[in-house]
Amino acid sequence: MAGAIRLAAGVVEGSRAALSRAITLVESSLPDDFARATELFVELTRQQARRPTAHALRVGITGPPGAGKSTFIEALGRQLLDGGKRLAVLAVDPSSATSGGSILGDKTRMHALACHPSAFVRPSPSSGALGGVALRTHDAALLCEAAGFDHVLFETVGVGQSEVEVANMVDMTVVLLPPGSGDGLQAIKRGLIEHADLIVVTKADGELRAPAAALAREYATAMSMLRRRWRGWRTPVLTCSSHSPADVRAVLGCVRDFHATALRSGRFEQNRSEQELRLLFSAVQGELAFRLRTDARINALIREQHRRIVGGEVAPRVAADCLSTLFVERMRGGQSAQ
Ligand SMILES: Nc1nc2c(ncn2[C@@H]2O[C@H](COP(=O)(O)OP(=O)(O)OP(=O)(O)O)[C@@H](O)[C@H]2O)c(=O)[nH]1
Repeated sequence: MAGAIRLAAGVVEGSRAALSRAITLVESSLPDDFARATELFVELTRQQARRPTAHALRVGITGPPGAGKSTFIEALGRQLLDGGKRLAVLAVDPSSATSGGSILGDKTRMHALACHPSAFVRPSPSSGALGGVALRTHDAALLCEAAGFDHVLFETVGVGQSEVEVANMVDMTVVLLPPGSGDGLQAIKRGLIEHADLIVVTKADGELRAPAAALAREYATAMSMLRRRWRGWRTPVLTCSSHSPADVRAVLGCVRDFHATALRSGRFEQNRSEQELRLLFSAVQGELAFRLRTDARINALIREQHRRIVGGEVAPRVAADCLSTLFVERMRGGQSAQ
């Protein structure tokens, strides 16, 4: 527990080394670290109660490979930092569990951000952490907030499930789309923009300026025909060159506008509350599954039922029902004994 107290104090004081260690802890796949991470959050809550921290704005930045995400995050990040904000960038890569890849890990991009004293850039976690991508990323965001970062950006490659996962843990989703890929409104077909609160057509400079504007017009027309994201917000479509400070400022203005509108309408709190409920359910499922797998007595019961299934004495669904009922009854018994 002494370790958790020290680490929590380091995070709350804004030590980047402590923050890095804490994030490594929540990403760890070792059962002991899982318990230590839980202790850390108990301690963080205790320490923060004395010094409450404001919620950071969590923004997901997604888009197909090569859309210009890192370049854009670096440009946007610089403007936030110039405005006196503190910024954390977390890479989320659900695919890393299967590919072993890391979307920021091997990149030297975002160099200016990584070196800035008010910024914190974290590559995607290694695969195999307990608790799933959603929980560990949410934990990492909470740690960044506890460390005083008021903006947390999540970078993810929009190639399937990842952007949905990210949309489920952020306040705002920004989808970046490159011009000139010749595939028109592909992003709509691929469901990429379903969760978009803002669409940005990137690389709007030089010879790509005109195709970027044309693609933005197509998306603007398409978006005007789609249902509003929520009452009070229709997803805007902007063009942006990350090399143009004015373009990046316009995107930042739109992010601020979204934030203010969401706060005013109550949508911000409602969205967070729904996310936390979903997260709680999936975290409990994950933890129960882990305990089932690792508890010797429960394992013995499962093996006994397995033997009966193999011996043809019982069907799997009947055995599962029997075990589940037993666990629930034991849990109830445990409750009444307390
Ligand atoms: N002309 C122009 N090129 C850009 C702009 N933004 C990014 N690029 C270029 O587009 C290429 C891809 O940019 P990245 O920022 O690496 O894109 P990404 O989406 O992070 O790429 P992945 O990590 O592979 O998914 C690089 O060669 C950038 O230099 C821009 O605003 N204008």
